[in-house]
Amino acid sequence: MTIQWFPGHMAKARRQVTEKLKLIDIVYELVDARIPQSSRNPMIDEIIVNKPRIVLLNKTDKADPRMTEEWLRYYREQGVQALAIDAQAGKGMKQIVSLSKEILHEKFERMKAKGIKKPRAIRAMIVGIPNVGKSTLINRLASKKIAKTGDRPGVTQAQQWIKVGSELELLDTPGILWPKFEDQTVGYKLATTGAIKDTIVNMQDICVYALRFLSRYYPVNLKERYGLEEIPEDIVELFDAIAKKRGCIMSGGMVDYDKTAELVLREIRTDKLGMLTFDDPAELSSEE
Ligand SMILES: Nc1nc2c(ncn2[C@@H]2O[C@H](COP(=O)(O)OP(=O)(O)OP(=O)(O)O)[C@@H](O)[C@H]2O)c(=O)[nH]1
Repeated sequence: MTIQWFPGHMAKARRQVTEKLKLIDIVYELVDARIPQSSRNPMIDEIIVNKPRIVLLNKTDKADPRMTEEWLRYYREQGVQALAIDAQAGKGMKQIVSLSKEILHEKFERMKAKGIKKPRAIRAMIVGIPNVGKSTLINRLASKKIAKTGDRPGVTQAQQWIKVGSELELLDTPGILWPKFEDQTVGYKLATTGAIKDTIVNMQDICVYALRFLSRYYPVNLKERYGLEEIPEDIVELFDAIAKKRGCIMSGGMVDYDKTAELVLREIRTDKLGMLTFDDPAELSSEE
């Protein structure tokens, strides 16, 4: 599956998630901690109705810790339940179970009051855009390898309940939702972090976006990585400076912009420029 959504695909994805909602008590909305807003489905509030939800900021090992704190504060202020996790390393797994129990405590107490002596386990499902770490989280919570994972977007395929201890059951098929494509900046952020396949985006355009962003918000990381004394304001000059430092020069001495873009994006995705976050909760109020 490539990350290319057409109205028909979106309607189908929505229908599938809506169907599964009937089976569960709580939704785990998985987002990428580097782009918590851009990696959300734009219609999530309309799709997940009348179900408690926890926003899980995943891949926190790759995100700017200061910004992750800002995001958690933002969610708290909005009255949204949120946790910072690292599904790959298994960090934050216990909190997911304990917060779910806390949120569903009243519902399960009501079940007990109705005479159900031994209430069933909490039933949960994971939803999120492609490549956000849904399968990795399922495997972590299950503490054994079940779902297929991959470093390419679009690996999740095939429904069963997976036991997470005695108190939680997870649907083995996550709900795949679409990101907000029509917004160009969102597209750039998704591409920068590797959520969109490189074959469907222009690497140079993405890199221009990423370098401008880093120049503004993470200048020290940029200078240190590429040995720059100053960051040229002109984006072509910046490309040239990085290309020269890294030998991305074609025969004849011309700068190889494709190779430079590829190198910079690969280094951003593999954390060579440090822990970076591209969405800022402070910008949300001005966008809305
Ligand atoms: N660094 C880091 N990588 C992670 C984390 N969680 C998942 N990944 C990686 O992200 C990539 C995508 O993970 P998957 O679990 O396949 O993502 P998915 O959401 O199931 O993807 P689809 O099948 O495309 O819907 C894999 O390379 C994982 O190893 C995390 O917390 N930290």
